[in-house]
Amino acid sequence: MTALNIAVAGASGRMGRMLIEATLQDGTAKLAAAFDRPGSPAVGKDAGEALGVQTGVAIGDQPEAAIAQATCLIDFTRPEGTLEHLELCRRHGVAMVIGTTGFDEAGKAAIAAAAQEIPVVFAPNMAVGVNLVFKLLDTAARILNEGYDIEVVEAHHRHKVDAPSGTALRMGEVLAQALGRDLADCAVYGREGVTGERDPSTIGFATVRGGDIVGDHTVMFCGLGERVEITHKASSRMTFAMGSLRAARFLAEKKSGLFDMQDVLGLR
Ligand SMILES: NC(=O)C1=CN([C@@H]2O[C@H](COP(=O)(O)OP(=O)(O)OC[C@H]3O[C@@H](n4cnc5c(N)ncnc54)[C@H](OP(=O)(O)O)[C@@H]3O)[C@@H](O)[C@H]2O)C=CC1
Ligand SMILES: O=C(O)C1=N[C@H](C(=O)O)C[C@H](O)C1
Repeated sequence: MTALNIAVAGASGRMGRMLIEATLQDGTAKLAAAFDRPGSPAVGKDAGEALGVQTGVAIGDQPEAAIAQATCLIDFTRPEGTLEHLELCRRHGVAMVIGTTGFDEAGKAAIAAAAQEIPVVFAPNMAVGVNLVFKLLDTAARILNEGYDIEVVEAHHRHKVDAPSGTALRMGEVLAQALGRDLADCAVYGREGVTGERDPSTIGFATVRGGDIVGDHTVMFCGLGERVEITHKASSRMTFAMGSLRAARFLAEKKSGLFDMQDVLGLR
């Protein structure tokens, strides 16, 4: 089996801490390096300090040095950070699991270009259950393809900076594709004022931000006399971290290519 030497970007972030814990618990993976932004109070501390364990791996502030020690970088940071790390992974031939959301089209294109040289899993949600929901949504949209208004509602913690969530947008893409629509043409992001009646060809999005909500997504198919709702609720970030390690293991056998969790889980 190929060695799984994991580097974690954004080591002191909500997902970074969870990824370090999951890697330390995993019997087949090794924490090779962890890093944060220069000036972060976490720099210089042991990567296990927040968990009360000594790992011998200090959190660094030099992404290139960290990446050079790894076979796979797991990155849940911000688009601008992820794109810098992507270039370093390409330079060092290191695989990458990207969980960061909020990329623009140019960022997505840069990821696709790098994936011609290194293997990349890029997915807005690493939870197995959410990836099952994508399949359920495809089926539901094909069956409820007329007479049902579709609305995507997501709720996240107060610190989340992008909206709608990457997962909600992917749900929209799955729904639009199943219905033969283009999401760019039919998405409605929030409503205010005198909006007029609902256009049946649209897919609506609503965003809730508050407290410590880990991540809830509901898709409503609203017909006359009935409503179908498909909901996923994450209650721990460990589900995303475990999925990320599964993705890293999947990449260990790959030379290059752009994949998502549907590929990792064999759901294509
Ligand atoms: N795909 C999935 O399954 C999931 C995806 N996410 C996504 O992961 C991302 C991170 O979420 P979360 O952990 O909650 O966020 P946090 O803000 O808690 O953590 C982000 C980490 O990245 C660092 N960072 C920020 N900007 C940069 C940069 N430009 N370069 C390098 N590092 C940077 C932060 O450092 P500092 O503190 O110094 O700013 C911090 O350590 C988000 O995009 C979120 O949507 C989250 C959960 C699941
Ligand atoms: O920022 C988060 O926390 C999450 N972000 C992801 C997204 O934008 O879809 C996934 C998850 O819901 C948590």
